[in-house]
Amino acid sequence: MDLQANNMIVTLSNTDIVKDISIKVKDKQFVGLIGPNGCGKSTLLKSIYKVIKPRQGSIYLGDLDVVKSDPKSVSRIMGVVGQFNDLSFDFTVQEMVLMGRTPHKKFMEGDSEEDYKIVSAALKQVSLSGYENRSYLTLSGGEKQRVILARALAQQPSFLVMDEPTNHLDIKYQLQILSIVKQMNVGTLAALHDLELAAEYCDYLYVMKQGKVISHGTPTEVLTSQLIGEVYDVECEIYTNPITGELSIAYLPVSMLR
Ligand SMILES: Nc1ncnc2c1ncn2[C@@H]1O[C@H](COP(=O)(O)OP(=O)(O)OP(=O)(O)O)[C@@H](O)[C@H]1O
Repeated sequence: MDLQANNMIVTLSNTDIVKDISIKVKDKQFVGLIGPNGCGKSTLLKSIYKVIKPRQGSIYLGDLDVVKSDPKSVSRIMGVVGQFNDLSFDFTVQEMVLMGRTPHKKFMEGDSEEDYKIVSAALKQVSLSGYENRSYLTLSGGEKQRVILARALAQQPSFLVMDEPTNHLDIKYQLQILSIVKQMNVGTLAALHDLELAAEYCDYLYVMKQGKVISHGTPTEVLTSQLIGEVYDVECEIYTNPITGELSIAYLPVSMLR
């Protein structure tokens, strides 16, 4: 399922945070959104998953008009892994993941055996089998993040939006989560901070700076030392890692630049 967002402007407290951005994610493509702190990545994603209403612009997921549709219709096809996952009330891990099934249910419909099977499989995928009865609020940041991904898996979405999904995760789970998402084989738009992971997992990248997209293309087209220098104000060299064959980045310490 394609996502097409056109001419998006998002205004918060009378300031344009997202300034006329258009983005396309083709069916089954993994697209990364990169850019420095505060450039507007989360704001753009929130307008796509309907937490913030854009001042201007259209968003289509397949034929569905996301801006005009009610949240339940959107949540039947769009899964979200947000940046902050804290709750005021406590739920068990199983209850949290079962919430992923809600968009598929009729009013007051209970949880079926099939729902419990889906939840159990999702928890297994994120290595949290046995955590069903644990209280969500007592989990570590990384465990919480994996529960949120399990909830998105249980939702069986056709499209996934993720805001820094590897936040709080150690390297094993960073790789695990990105691999699971890749295997889901659905269109994905993810804000990512780690540029090497973005290069490895993303098919296409959009680079944001100060509320605008300043470049887009495949990771090798986009991730040049010149662009990274311009966007993040750091010096670096790009090279091919001799072991993995992947694009790698050597950040040069300030002392080497004198
Ligand atoms: N409700 C608000 N009112 C005013 N400004 C806001 C509001 N919410 C966010 N902003 C500002 O909008 C800008 C973009 O924030 P956003 O969270 O979208 O950036 P980001 O690229 O996701 O950053 P990070 O990488 O740090 O998560 C920031 O300067 C932020 O302070």
